[in-house]
Amino acid sequence: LYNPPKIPGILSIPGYPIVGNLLQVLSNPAEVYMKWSDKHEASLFQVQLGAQRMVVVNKYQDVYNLWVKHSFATASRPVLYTFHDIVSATQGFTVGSTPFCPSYVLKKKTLASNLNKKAVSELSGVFDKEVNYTIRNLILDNRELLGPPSCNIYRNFRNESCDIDLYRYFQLFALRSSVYITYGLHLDCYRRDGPFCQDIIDIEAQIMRYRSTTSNLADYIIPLRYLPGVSKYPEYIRGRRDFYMEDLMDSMKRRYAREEHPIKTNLVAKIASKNCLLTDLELKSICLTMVSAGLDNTPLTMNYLMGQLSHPHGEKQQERAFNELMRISGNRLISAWEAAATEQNCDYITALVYEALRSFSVLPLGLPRVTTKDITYKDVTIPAGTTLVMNAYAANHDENVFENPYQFNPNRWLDTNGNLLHNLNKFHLTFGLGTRMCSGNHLAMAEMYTLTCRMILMFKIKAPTGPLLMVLDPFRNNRNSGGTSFEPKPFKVRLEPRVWSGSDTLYYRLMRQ
Ligand code: HEM
Repeated sequence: LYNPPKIPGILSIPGYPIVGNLLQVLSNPAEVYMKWSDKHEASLFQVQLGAQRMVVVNKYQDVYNLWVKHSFATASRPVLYTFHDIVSATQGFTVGSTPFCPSYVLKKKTLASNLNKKAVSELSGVFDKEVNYTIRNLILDNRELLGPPSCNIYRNFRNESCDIDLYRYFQLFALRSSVYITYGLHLDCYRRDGPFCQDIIDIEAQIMRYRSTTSNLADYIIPLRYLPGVSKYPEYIRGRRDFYMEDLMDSMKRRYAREEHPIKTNLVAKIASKNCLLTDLELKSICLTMVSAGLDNTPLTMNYLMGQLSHPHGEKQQERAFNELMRISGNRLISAWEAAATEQNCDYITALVYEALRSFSVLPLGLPRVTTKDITYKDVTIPAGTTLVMNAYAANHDENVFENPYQFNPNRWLDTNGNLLHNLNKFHLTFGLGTRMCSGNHLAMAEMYTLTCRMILMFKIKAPTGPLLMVLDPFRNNRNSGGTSFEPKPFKVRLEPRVWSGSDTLYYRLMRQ
């Protein structure tokens, strides 16, 4: 029942004996922190979560100063009892959850060199195939989308049964893409490998919850760890994860053994051919990162963007996006479709994705850091070993930086000529900042860019006929308010095949693949 000492000079939010503020932040902690920040007019404050003390940073400029100007002093991650000691005991920590150490540096360098802008641009063939596969299966699954767009008989048909929940398609897209990039394996997500894929998605979602900085009570109240059965469920989850991670690696090895001249362009083969100094556990950790890191965040953000576009303001934004894509491709639908995978040259689409990332802030509290040395900031000293929490949602909605922050407005990323602005001081914080910023940001951007372009080229995204329109406020729409990421309550959209010169040809080409 350790009572961590207060950090002098930083506002401390009043709490309760032993648990501190833990019970106050069990639901939507980012929102609670934001309210405390407003109430006390303080960007920085400290909270006590059981045996842990944390400093929460809410305003954009303070996040920027601490995460960028003190980037080396904020380069580590906390070690959590449930996530690190139990769930990660066999496959190792993901790169993003490894505390700063030589092994982290080696893993990060390996991953970063394979996911930098140039490396990602070489994966355009993967995005092309994977997005086509996703949209094809979306059409096959939903009979009202079947048939060439110009002859579609359902276009004006209003029936709740035609409303579609897109989330599962985006999850399978993210999973299939990362498994292919990592192991060179194509999962048959909609048929043979369906249950296997669903298992990975479900287990990784559970594991993501163990990274929450508030909801795993045994992380903070140490005596709870000794209650019988506390570690049972996390251990069970770990066993299920071990199974599919080993199965993926074995399948890759079996394929190589079978083929006479296997094409070895996948990540594991590339790493092996470079004779890196990685241990087996470090290689496992990289594979795990690849499978798990984008599995929630990319599909959740895509899903949110589709939900935004299905609202009345989104219709205008879609039309502008479609017109821009056609303008850039000389009014040729098929060229626009192809360019969506090879070049990110439509600034309006990029702005839509940036705005979805900012407005939604899928990881509202980012991923926590631990300071590796004392930091003196605004006359106070944050001691080494302190957990720092970036309130990414609050900073992404800081009105000193983003005008009308609660409005979904892609134009904020564009100049008056419609070109992207490049002002890093005003960039969204959804990928984090500094030394431990997201290593998969180029990959995630490329995936979301291609997917957004092609969804808009193929369909008009409309409000559902039934009641399940997406609730715009992510806190009100949060199904798991104690989780690490926003998990929206299910919502639906209505997809109307878009009729344009060349749309039938495009449809047939896509369905024949
Ligand atoms: C929309 C999609 C994504 C979002 C919003 C996102 C967000 C984040 C955030 C907030 C962090 C912590 C950054 C910090 O502490 O400053 C992070 C770390 C990381 N992400 Fe992502 N991520 C996304 C997709 C991906 C993908 C597809 C990968 C692919 C492998 C990936 C790999 C990583 C890695 C390796 C780290 C750890 C970096 C480190 O600790 O050095 N992420 N991500």
